[in-house]
Amino acid sequence: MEEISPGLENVYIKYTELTFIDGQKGIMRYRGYDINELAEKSSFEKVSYLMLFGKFPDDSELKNFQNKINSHLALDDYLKDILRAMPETSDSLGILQTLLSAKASKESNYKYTKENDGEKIPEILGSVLSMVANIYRLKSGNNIIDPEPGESYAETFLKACSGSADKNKISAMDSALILYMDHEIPASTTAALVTASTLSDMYSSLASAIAALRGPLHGGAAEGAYRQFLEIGEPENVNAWFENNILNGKRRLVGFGHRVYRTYDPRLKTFKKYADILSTTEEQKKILAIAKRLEEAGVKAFGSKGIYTNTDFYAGMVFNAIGFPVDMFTTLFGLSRISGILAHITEYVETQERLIRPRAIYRGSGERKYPE
Ligand SMILES: CC(=O)SCCNC(=O)CCNC(=O)[C@H](O)C(C)(C)COP(=O)(O)OP(=O)(O)OC[C@H]1O[C@@H](n2cnc3c(N)ncnc32)[C@H](O)[C@@H]1OP(=O)(O)O
Ligand SMILES: O=C([O-])CC(=O)C(=O)O
Repeated sequence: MEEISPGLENVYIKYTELTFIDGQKGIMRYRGYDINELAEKSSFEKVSYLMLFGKFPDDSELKNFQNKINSHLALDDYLKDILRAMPETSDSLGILQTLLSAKASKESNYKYTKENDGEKIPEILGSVLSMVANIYRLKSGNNIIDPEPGESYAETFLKACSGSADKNKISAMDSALILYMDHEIPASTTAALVTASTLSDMYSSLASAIAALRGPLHGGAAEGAYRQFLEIGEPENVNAWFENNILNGKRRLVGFGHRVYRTYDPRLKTFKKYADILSTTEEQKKILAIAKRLEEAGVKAFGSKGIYTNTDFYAGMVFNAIGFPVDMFTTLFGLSRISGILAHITEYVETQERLIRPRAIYRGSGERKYPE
């Protein structure tokens, strides 16, 4: 008898040389390199290059890659017009999806080839940096600008957002960009692959991915986890809140549980480190104390079921300490994830180029006569 796999659980649709995950042991590597070591020692550009082209760039390859990205920081005028036309209440991820779709509208007949991808990928990385920085600027009441290239992608981005950024914040941003860059094929990357498998263009594939990232079960969880801490309000409220809302209520603990991990998400280590370093105001220290107590309660209650803290539990605190409001968290996740998604698209199209088209088992009525 045919069977379905709800949620495509344990269904494999591609081979990959990009990201390795051992969900039992809590190990995650990009092309064989440990994720936390990359976050500590490398940069977004170097790791993006590694993911996209299979090796770390040498100095001249890196410069060339950065120059190509930087040559696409100026937003097209029609994108600036769209940005200005968006209602004030639009959420930042929705605006990013809209801008990606607008770019897609000019991409007819995109052909996936190494040469095309080699030009298109830096273009996308430059454009998306500018889109996200300008979304932030617009939402904080500032004018739209063409970002100036800095020393690194993270620095260019933070300076474009708010004019300046200290070394700790740039370093935290760079690490966050690396940690969130790829995670094999979660819902968002799968959505991008479905679109790319029809040989649609890269911007359309990215718009599909961003749409799937939005939900609270996936990319929206960093925002959900942070709002949960705000709702709890004080560290001493944690246990009662947990009992009422999670143990005896119907809610899920946001920032906990994962389709693949049965232990702690390995990315937590670095996010937790930055949450500790960057939480300096009384409010930030209070949120951190709430998070730590809540994590303890969650692990005590759910650890035996293999449900542990995931990366989104502490990521929001880091984004907030860098200077971003809650509404930007999923969009920052999106910015980080672009190069991972592009690497998967390129890998998929190069090695398989097979239309993704699953089946559904029909269980409806037999043949019926149209009512006269
Ligand atoms: C970057 C990322 O996308 S990481 C994920 C971010 N998402 C979240 O943090 C949202 C909260 N977490 C969840 O909802 C889930 O853990 C998911 C969606 C991430 C993964 O879920 P799935 O693999 O589909 O697990 P599933 O839903 O089958 O859950 C298995 C069991 O664990 C329970 N469970 C899973 N996560 C949680 C949670 N966060 N809180 C409470 N219970 C949970 C489920 O209720 C279910 O219990 P049951 O068997 O008694 O019904
Ligand atoms: O792998 C997943 O399902 C979700 C996740 O952690 C990610 O996309 O970073």
